[in-house]
Amino acid sequence: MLKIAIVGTGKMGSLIKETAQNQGMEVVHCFEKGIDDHCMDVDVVIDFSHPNNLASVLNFVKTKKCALIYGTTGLSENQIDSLKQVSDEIPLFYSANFSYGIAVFEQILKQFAPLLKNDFDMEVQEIHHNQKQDAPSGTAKMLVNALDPEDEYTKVYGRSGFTGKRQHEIGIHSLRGGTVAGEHTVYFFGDNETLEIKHSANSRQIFVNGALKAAKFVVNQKPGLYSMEDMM
Ligand SMILES: NC(=O)C1=CN([C@@H]2O[C@H](COP(=O)(O)OP(=O)(O)OC[C@H]3O[C@@H](n4cnc5c(N)ncnc54)[C@H](OP(=O)(O)O)[C@@H]3O)[C@@H](O)[C@H]2O)C=CC1
Ligand SMILES: O=C(O)C1=N[C@H](C(=O)O)C[C@H](O)C1
Repeated sequence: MLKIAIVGTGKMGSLIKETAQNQGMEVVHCFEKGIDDHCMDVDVVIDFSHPNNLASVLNFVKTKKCALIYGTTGLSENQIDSLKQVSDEIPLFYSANFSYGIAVFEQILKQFAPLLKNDFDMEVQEIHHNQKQDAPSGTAKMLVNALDPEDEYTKVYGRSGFTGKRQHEIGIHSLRGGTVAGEHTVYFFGDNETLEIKHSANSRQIFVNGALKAAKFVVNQKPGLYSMEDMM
């Protein structure tokens, strides 16, 4: 039986706990803020909380040599670097969006944006509930990187190294209101024509299902950095 520890007891953390238990996983502990119990026996830590908890989570997974599913957004560049470094020591599964639809969206953009980027202006819009703490969303930054790997967000989200100093050229527009679970739209504005691709999350369950699938996947992997692409 997979033993998991959850960091974050909010909207995501509580749904992960409920779903994991329904799927027969053992939820060893749920931490509201950081991990302070180094005596736990755990296979995977799942963090959907706040960037302030990162240091204690990294300290824990390095000590225990257990896998980490990391979904918290709003990290600084230094925090992202230190998160990625831990993948030298443990299996790390990191994504700003654990839904299957956004994983496919990302692949569509990587394939088709090169056909559009010279003649079309590209803009990203994201809409989220009024409780969301960070803006722009982690997903919006990830989609910008898929549109243009040389955009400044590559430095943060790209898989390969960043060397250039280009200005950020793709606009990201953030709206906050009500209970929207997450909407991302990419617009391609051309001369007298507009193409748009949109993903709507109707429930947080899609992120939770993706994160738990990732937990089952990553626990059997060697140390390294894994993403939704590896699971498709
Ligand atoms: N990758 C993905 O697919 C997804 C990622 N997310 C991300 O997951 C994270 C959590 O989202 P959600 O569950 O909706 O958020 P909630 O606000 O519902 O829960 C956040 C959790 O983090 C804790 N927390 C809040 N502020 C701090 C702080 N300053 N220091 C330490 N802990 C803190 C909260 O504790 P308390 O309640 O006591 O403040 C709570 O346990 C966000 O970064 C969000 O963007 C969300 C959905 C999908
Ligand atoms: O905070 C949220 O709710 C979400 N956050 C993630 C993000 O910042 O991209 C993923 C999803 O859109 C929901």
